[in-house]
Amino acid sequence: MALGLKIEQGEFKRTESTFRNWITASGESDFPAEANRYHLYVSYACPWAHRALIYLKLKGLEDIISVSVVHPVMPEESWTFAEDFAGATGDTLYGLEKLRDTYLKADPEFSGLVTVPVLWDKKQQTIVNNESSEIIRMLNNAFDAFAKHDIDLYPPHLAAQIDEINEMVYDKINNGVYKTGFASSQEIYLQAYNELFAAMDELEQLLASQRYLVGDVITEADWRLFTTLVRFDAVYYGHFKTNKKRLLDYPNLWGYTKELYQVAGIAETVNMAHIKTHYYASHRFINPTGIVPAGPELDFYAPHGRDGDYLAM
Ligand SMILES: N[C@@H](CCC(=O)N[C@@H](CS)C(=O)NCC(=O)O)C(=O)O
Repeated sequence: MALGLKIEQGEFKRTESTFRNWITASGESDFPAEANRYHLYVSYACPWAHRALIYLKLKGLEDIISVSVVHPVMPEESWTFAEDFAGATGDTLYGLEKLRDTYLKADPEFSGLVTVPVLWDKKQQTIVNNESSEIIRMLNNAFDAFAKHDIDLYPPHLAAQIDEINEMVYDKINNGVYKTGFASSQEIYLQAYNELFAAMDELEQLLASQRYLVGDVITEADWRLFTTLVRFDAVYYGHFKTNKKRLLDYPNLWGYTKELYQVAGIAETVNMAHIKTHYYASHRFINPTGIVPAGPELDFYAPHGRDGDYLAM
């Protein structure tokens, strides 16, 4: 199977990212933070790339780091720069046709998995990093000299707690929906499904007594959870068969998702047309007709019921 997905004995395994360089605030590294030097290749559909877009907005880095958006439909050989879909920008740097060409420009020998997001260095014409968890850490603190908003989503005193919750959220929820959806044995599907909903139940409980995942401030952990929750009812519930409950059936998680959605700038990072089209039209082994469901109708702007001013921007 293409799609860069590894399915071993019915079980989905996510491949390790390949480029792992680090941008630093000071000029000592090969990749110092500079205005207009770096570029992000993203898909609006992808929950991992979505993290990076959220950070650009929250930090106010849109004028410092440019962005190209791939076409939502991902063919077997991976993402393309086709522009025949609203919001797909093409490759605004080099006019290449496919994201694989970008990887080959960085490394002509590259034969691995082509994924978004990609953080690109325009100066050295190479990939800095293609691992979203690392890209958002760099966006959080390497560009503070240029960021419009003074906000730290990974403050040192909360780092250990954030790491701990991230681990659970990554395994059971972010990647858990994929493990459920790409399972090709009933037993493996059921195991991932049960683990996913046990974790959802646990977080529903947690959010009954505290506003955010590590207490009363929004952190990296919340944004990492958000990108999965915002796709849950529109895509995962149907396409990935994560249908024990909808997000709407969890009052705390649903209120929390709406609250995060309503944070300034975030709604602009959520493109439901790209999200739905990507999953339903790309994974033909799950959805052979490629029909994209019209519903559900979700109102992320409805009152969230989780009061207070917390993120003054
Ligand atoms: N570990 C990576 C995962 C990124 C990832 O899996 N992206 C998916 C899209 S959601 C992708 O580009 N897949 C390409 C493929 O499967 O061929 C990260 O978090 O950055």
